[in-house]
Amino acid sequence: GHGNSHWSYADKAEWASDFPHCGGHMQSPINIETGAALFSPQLEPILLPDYSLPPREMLRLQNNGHTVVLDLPRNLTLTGGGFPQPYQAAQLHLHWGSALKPGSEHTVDGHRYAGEIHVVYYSSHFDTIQEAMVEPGGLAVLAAFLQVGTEENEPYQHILEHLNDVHEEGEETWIPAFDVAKLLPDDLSRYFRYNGSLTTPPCYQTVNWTIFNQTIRLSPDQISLLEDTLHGDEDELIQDNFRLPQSLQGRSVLASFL
Ligand SMILES: NS(=O)(=O)c1c(F)c(F)c(SCCc2ccc(C(=O)O)cc2)c(F)c1NC1CCCCCCC1
Ligand SMILES: [Zn+2]
Repeated sequence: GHGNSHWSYADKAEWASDFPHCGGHMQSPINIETGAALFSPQLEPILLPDYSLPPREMLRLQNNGHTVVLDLPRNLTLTGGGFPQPYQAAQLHLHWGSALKPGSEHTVDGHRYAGEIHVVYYSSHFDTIQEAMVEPGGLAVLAAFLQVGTEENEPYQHILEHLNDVHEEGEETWIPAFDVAKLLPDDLSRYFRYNGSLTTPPCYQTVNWTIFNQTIRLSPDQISLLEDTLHGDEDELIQDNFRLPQSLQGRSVLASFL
């Protein structure tokens, strides 16, 4: 049942028995086969208007035992992107691997990236994410891949420099607000699009996924900080917090570019 049966990435084979949607036919993540993606000209650029926030505004950063979550102000809006209506921001979180192996959730032509950021929104048709997350199209997640580069990524430091303050499960801290759009790629016009689910129990099949073609580069130290700081259950390091690719089961992946 929802919530009362604790889950972990170690027992992802059991998710479907405790959370029925996890055994559904529109699950996420998926492997994106670029050669099979259908070009769709109606997929216009994603628009993230007015994301600069005053630094006196504080945002809550928390370690929920599975990832690090930054709560976002509801008035940050997602429009464009061929969406039928605007979406309101809820939270962002990250997925990563370990020093031994990468940890993105989606893969591209079988390639797994070092990590993945998810910015979670809910349809403006609803007042709360709880109402939205059980309705098809109720959620939209913007995803981008994290790669190891050479330079330090300054926008990501706004989060990474506070990871130590939330290294234990359940800990939270407040960080000065910043322009979270800077955590996403510059090019918001080239992306893949498909209908899927939350990649964690309860796996509701209500997510409109957007995966940007352009990747984000973090320095090796930044990736290591992400992989080696946060602890979850039984004080174990949170690593490899990604679900394996799920079958498309007849779904098409669209592309906003040729
Ligand atoms: N990739 S994803 O978007 O499916 C996703 C994950 F993969 C995630 F792993 C997570 S964190 C694990 C799920 C969870 C745990 C605790 C709480 C809480 O204390 O409120 C909330 C959620 C996580 F939070 C999310 N996103 C959440 C899914 C939970 C329900 C809706 C809330 C926003 C989206
Ligand atoms: Zn996620």
